[in-house]
Order: sequence, then structure tokens, then C-alpha cells
Amino acid sequence: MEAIRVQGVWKTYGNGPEKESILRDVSFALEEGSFTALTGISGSGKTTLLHLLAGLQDPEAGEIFLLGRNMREMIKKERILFRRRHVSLVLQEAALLPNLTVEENLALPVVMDTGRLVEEEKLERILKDLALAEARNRYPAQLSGGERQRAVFGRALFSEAEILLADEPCARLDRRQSLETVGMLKRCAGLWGRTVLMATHDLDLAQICDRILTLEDGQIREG
Ligand SMILES: Nc1ncnc2c1ncn2[C@@H]1O[C@H](COP(=O)(O)OP(=O)(O)OP(=O)(O)O)[C@@H](O)[C@H]1O
Repeated sequence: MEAIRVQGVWKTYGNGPEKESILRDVSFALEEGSFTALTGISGSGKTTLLHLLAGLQDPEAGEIFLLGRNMREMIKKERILFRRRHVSLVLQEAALLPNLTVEENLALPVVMDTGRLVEEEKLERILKDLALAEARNRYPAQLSGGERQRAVFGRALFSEAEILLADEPCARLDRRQSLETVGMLKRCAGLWGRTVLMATHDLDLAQICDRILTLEDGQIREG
């Protein structure tokens, strides 16, 4: 099944002569469980596209289907709740709460949101799969950049959102950490059956993914 379908999407910024269409009739689909890189030069619209998928912005034209549901056909409240449950925008490491340990950072948002008790078994598995078991009781300031990035991803996995959108997750990591992190994200996404779209300007990192989509002149192309 398709996790994401984008059909004829347009996004324009500015007014009058300043008006510029960043996305022009963009269409593509991502299969469930796939790990895709979204590449393109700076300013090509990668972040804009992720924000449209996450619902932080709306397209002027076109349709966005998530898990088979057309976002345009939902009323606003329903759309917000749907995205909150099914889509996670994996932000940078800074998004971790500094006064909480790794395991608290992973589990607390879900516990607070749903009122459910922490599912210990699931927590253990995620900590293990992301090589964070030893770091579970440490605070974000006591982690390496790679560990922090994995913890942010772990939180998204714990949330059960089927769709993970990551914007330059390795921006602050060095080469070795970046390659390791993306390799781990890919394995984890596969193990946990999540659909991941990762924006990156780094072509070496993109090569690790199952598929590469490139934004160029407002259009998307394969490879
Ligand atoms: N809110 C906004 N208002 C006006 N222009 C915007 C806005 N957001 C983005 N832009 C412009 O749209 C273009 C695409 O920006 P976007 O951030 O999506 O690109 P990107 O591919 O993610 O770039 P980078 O790799 O540098 O992060 C840029 O030219 C940017 O200046």
C-alpha cells in the first residue's frame, strides 16, 4: 500500500512580481515501509515539501494522500488529529527535553498524550535497536551528537506514527556519525515497518536509502 501520495502539488511564496512557485505540479508516491531520500540544492523546496506533508503549511493546489486518506477531504480538526497520530516530523537533536533522560524523552510524550502506561517491552526494544541501551539514563547534554539524533528518532518510533519525515537529520554530525546514523535509521525503519522520507543535500547519505527523489526547478525526478 502507498503511505504517501502527492498529486499535482503547487506551492508559491510571495506576492506580485516577487511571487515564486517553489513546487510546480509535484507528484510522487511512497510505498509503505520504504526509506527515501529527498535531495536537491539549497532552496529547492525540500523543507517546504516536508512541511506540506506534515501539515505545517498548505499547498495552493494539488492533493496529498496519507495512508490512503485525502487530506483535503477531512475537516481541519480531523486533519490535525490524523497527522498527530500518523505523521512524525523528526526534528533535530535540539528537540530533546534537556531535563529528561533518554528513556523519559522517548516515552513521556506518548504517555502524556495518551495517558497510557509506558510499554516497557517496546521501550527496551527501541533502546536496543538504536544502540541506546547504555545511554538510557543519561541526559541529552551527556550524549554524543549521533546518540542524540538516534534518541530523537527513537521517540518517533515510540510514537507509532507510520510516517516519519526527517529534515537534514545529520546536519550537525560528522561524516562517520552521519553514515552510521542513516544506516541505523534505515535498518530501524525496516524493522519497525515505518515509511521514512529524509531531506538531505548529501548525496552519499542519499545513496544509503532505498530510493532517491530529487527536487529541481520545482519538479521532482527519480534518482
Ligand atoms: N515562508 C516563506 N516565505 C517566503 N519564501 C520562503 C518561505 N519559506 C521558504 N521560502 C523560500 O522557498 C525556497 C525553498 O525553501 P526550502 O526551505 O523549502 O528549501 P530547501 O531545499 O529545504 O533548502 P535548504 O537545503 O537550504 O534547507 C527558498 O528560496 C526559500 O527562500
